[in-house]
Amino acid sequence: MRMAFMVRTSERIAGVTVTPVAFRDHPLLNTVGVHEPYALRTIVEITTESGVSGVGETYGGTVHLERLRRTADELAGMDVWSLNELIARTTRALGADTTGGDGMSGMVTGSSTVDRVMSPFDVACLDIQGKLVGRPVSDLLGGAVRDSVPYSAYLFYKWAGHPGQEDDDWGPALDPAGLVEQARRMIGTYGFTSLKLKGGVFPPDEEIAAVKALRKAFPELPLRLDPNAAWSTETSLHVARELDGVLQYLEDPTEGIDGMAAVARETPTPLATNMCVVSFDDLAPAVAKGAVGIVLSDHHFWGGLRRCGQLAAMCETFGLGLSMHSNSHLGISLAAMTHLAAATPRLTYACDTHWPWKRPDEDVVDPTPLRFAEGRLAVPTAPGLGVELDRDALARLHRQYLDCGLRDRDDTGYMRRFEPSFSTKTPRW
Ligand SMILES: O=C([O-])C(=O)C[C@H](O)[C@@H](O)C(=O)[O-]
Ligand SMILES: [Mg+2]
Repeated sequence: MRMAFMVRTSERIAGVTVTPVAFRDHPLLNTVGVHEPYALRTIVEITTESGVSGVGETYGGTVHLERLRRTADELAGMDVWSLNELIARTTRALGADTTGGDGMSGMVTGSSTVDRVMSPFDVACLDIQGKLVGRPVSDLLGGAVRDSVPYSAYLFYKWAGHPGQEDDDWGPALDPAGLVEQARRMIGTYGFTSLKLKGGVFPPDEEIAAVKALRKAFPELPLRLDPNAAWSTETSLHVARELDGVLQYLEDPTEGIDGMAAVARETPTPLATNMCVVSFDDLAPAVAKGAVGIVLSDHHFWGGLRRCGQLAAMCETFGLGLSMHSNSHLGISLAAMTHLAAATPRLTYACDTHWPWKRPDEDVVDPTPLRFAEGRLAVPTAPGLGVELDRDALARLHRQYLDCGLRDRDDTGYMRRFEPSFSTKTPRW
């Protein structure tokens, strides 16, 4: 019997639009300062010659935006099925321009520029591929191994509101009681079953007290603390000792692979990172030195969804755990993160997400498919990412970008407007 195979013709890129947007953010504190009133993102939309379109989302700083535009020009005519070519075209577009512009306020500085720039295009091509074959992106990544993805509550110390503005509806969280209240609201709204506290804001003993208060209030929930490398080796070990048996993992207590290795040698608490292992080049030295137990992947700086699959394979090879990092983001990123997490067997920790800090009425997609239940997000099953670009909303958030005046994330500069002597020396404690 003869079998008939249908050979699919190529699907070439006809156009790419790159649109910077801004959405309102809360005054969330971290070790380098405080979030400004708006978070910046860039939305890319790829359209093929046959009129199918797909979307991706990434950082919004000026250097990155200019690189995205340059790369977008280079993509005309590329087949959306040729993702290996995306690396070559991005590399060509960037030329020697490969340093700086990470857009993360100095907290993740060593990631690969090519990986960061190609990521939203990789996501948009996968969105198109999924639409073409009528399958969700998770299927293109090997198939979902879970129907829903667990996320953790991302707790922040915060001011009551942006200075000069009314208090926001979250109110202040500047002590253990405030954080417990914040956690209660997040759990009440989303059902999260693990908690992460962004630390590095107050002296370590205050943050230890906060974690202990969270442990007392939520005895069953895994807890994580992330000071973004604000501590010396000694301080990190002091915190690890005080919280021995309390933390699921301690995230980036101190700076660099050598610093993390020095801490890891002396504590049984697992160490996680999204700061000292941020690119493929970091893996070999981190493994050789035993610096980390868990890598927090992030498709925005690891080169997109397929490259994160490669990272997962390496973590498996070297016995490292895998979790997921998040910055402030919109619904396209949440959908992409969810497909990736669903299709990554090794990703067994609840993922980070800033989602609760975004106002529900601000997004570039209809967030209906992105509903949390019991701290989990059901993996979208519609073709592609499963979210559709709302062009009116995109125009509104682009207008907000033009009007807000912010062009680069600057948590430190914003903090210094209110505390001129604010210092970012490392280690801070
Ligand atoms: O896990 C992390 O290190 C982060 O999420 C970094 C972010 O930049 C976070 O600290 C923030 O937005 O303030
Ligand atoms: Mg972190």
